[in-house]
Amino acid sequence: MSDRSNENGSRSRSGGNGGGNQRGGNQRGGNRGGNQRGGNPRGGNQRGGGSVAGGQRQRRPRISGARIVAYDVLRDVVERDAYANLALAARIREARLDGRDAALATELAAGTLRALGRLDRVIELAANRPADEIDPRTLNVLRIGAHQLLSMRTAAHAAVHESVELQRLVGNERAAGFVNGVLREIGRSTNEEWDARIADTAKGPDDALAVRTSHPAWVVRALRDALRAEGRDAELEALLEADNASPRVNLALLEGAGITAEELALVEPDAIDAVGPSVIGLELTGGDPGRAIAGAEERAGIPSGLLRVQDQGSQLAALALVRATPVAEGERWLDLCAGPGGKTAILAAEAAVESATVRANEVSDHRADLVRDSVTGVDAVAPGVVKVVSHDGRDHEAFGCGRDTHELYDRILVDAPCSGLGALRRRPEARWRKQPSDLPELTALQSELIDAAVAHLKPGGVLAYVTCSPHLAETRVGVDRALKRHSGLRELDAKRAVRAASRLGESLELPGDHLSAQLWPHRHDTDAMFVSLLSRE
Ligand SMILES: C[S@@+](CC[C@H](N)C(=O)[O-])C[C@H]1O[C@@H](n2cnc3c(N)ncnc32)[C@H](O)[C@@H]1O
Repeated sequence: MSDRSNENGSRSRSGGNGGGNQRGGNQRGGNRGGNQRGGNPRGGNQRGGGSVAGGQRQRRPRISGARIVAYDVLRDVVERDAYANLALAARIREARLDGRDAALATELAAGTLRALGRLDRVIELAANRPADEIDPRTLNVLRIGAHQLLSMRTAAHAAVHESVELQRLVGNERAAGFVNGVLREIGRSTNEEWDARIADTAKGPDDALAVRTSHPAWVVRALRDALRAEGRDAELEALLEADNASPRVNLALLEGAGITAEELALVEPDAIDAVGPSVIGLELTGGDPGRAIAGAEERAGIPSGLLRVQDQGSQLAALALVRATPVAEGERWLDLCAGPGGKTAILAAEAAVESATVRANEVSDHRADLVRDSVTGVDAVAPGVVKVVSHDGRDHEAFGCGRDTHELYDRILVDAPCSGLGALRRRPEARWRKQPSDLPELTALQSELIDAAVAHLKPGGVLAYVTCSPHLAETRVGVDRALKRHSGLRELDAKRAVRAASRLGESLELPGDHLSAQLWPHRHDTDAMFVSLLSRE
C-alpha cells in the first residue's frame, strides 16, 4: 500500500515554497502572537517548507484555498508554535477567503488540531508505521485528509483526491501514492471500527480512552480526578466529548446597557438567544460576531462596548465576586491578573452602578493595553470607574502601595494564570502543549498571588480565586493550602454566589461537598471555571 522509499524526501516538485525554499517562505501569518514557549503539538519535526498560501508555485493547485489555508495553519501551529486562532485569522486574511471558505478552513484546521491524537493513531494503524517516521509535511496532509474522512461530511473520493493534490503541492510528489493508499485504507473502515482497532492496540483502558477522545492521557486522569471530587467521575466521557465540540459564541451584556439580556433577544430574535447560565449571558445563533454585535447595538441603542464576546463561565466567576456579599457604597475593588480584561469589563460595569471603583492590574504591558481596550465602553459611560496599571501582582505597586502606605481592598479578583485545562474546546492546540511539568511553577505562582491578595484584603472583604482549569492542584489543593497558611481566612459559599449570578438560580447544578464552585463544558456549556470565595476575618 505504501511507498516507504518516497517518504523522507523533502524536495518540492515546483522548487517554490511547496517545499523547495525551506526557510524562505512567507512566515507572516502564523507567527504573529505565536506562543514560543510550548513544545510542538505531537512533536512534529522542523523540516517543513514555507507557506503555501504566500509562496510562489509553478502550477495552480487543483485544490481549494480553504485546504491550503488549513495546511498552512497546521504547520504554523505544529512547527512554529503559533496559536491556532491567530494563525487562522492571519492566513484567512492573507488568502482572502470568503465567509464560506473561511468557515471550511477553520473546521479543517481547528478540527484536525483538536483530533490530532486520534488521527495520528489511525494513520499509524493504516500506514503500519509510527507517525514520527512519516515526513512531517506528508503527515500534516494525511491528518487533514483523515479528519475529512472521519469527522466531516466530505465525500471520500474528494477528500482523497484533494489530499493527493495537496501532497503534490507541498511535499514530496513521489509520496502522493503513499497518501492515496493510506487515506483509502482509512476510508475503508467506519469510525466505530477504527475505535475498536484503537482499543485493541492501546496500552490499557486509559490509553484507549485518551486516544479515542484525542486527549493526552495525563489530562484524562486530571479531569477524572476533578470530577471524582464531585462524585461525578461517570461524566468523564461526556466531558471529553464536550472538549471536542466547537462552542457557540457567547456574549455578555454589561450593566449600563439599558436593556436586559432577555429583552435584547426579543429585539434580535434571528441572531441572539438569551440562553446559558449567566444572568447577563447570551448566545449567538451563528454568523459573524462583530456584525451581530454592531447590529444589536444599533437596533437596541446599546452604548458601544457593553455587549461583548465572553464565555458565560467567565461571566459567572466575575459576577460571583460582586454577589458574594452586599456591596457598600464607595467600595474599592482590585482585579489582580486582569489581562485581557474580560472580567475587568464586567467588574467595572457593576462597580459603576454600585458606586465602587476598580483597579485593574496586569503584569504584561501588552495585555494591560488589552485591558484598557476592553473597558473603553464602560469608561465612556462611567468615566474614572476603572484604572489600569501594569505590575507583577506579587509586588506592592500592583496594589497602589507606596513606600509608607499600605492599600486595602474590599473585593479582589485573582483570576490566576493556570494550565487552561478548562478551556480546551476553545483552543484546539492547547491540550498538546500542556505538560504535567508545567504545574509546579504555576501552582507556586498561584499561591504567591493569593498571599499577596490576602495581605491587601480588608477585614470582611472578599477574595475570589478563579482558574480556567479544573485540575485539583490548581483548584481545591491551592485553596486548602491557602486556608492553612492564613489562619484568619475562611471560605464563603461560592456555589450560592454563582447561583445568585445565574439565570438558572438554585437549579444550576453544582454537586459536591465543597464550598467552591466548579463549572463544566458538558454540564453548563461553559469553560471549566473554578471559583472559590475567601474572606478575611
Ligand atoms: C487567566 S488570565 C486572566 C484573564 C482575565 N481575568 C480575563 O477575564 O480576561 C491570567 C493573567 O494573569 C497574568 N499574569 C501572569 N503572571 C502574573 C503576575 N505575576 N502578576 C499579575 N498578572 C500576572 C497573565 O499575563 C494573564 O493575563
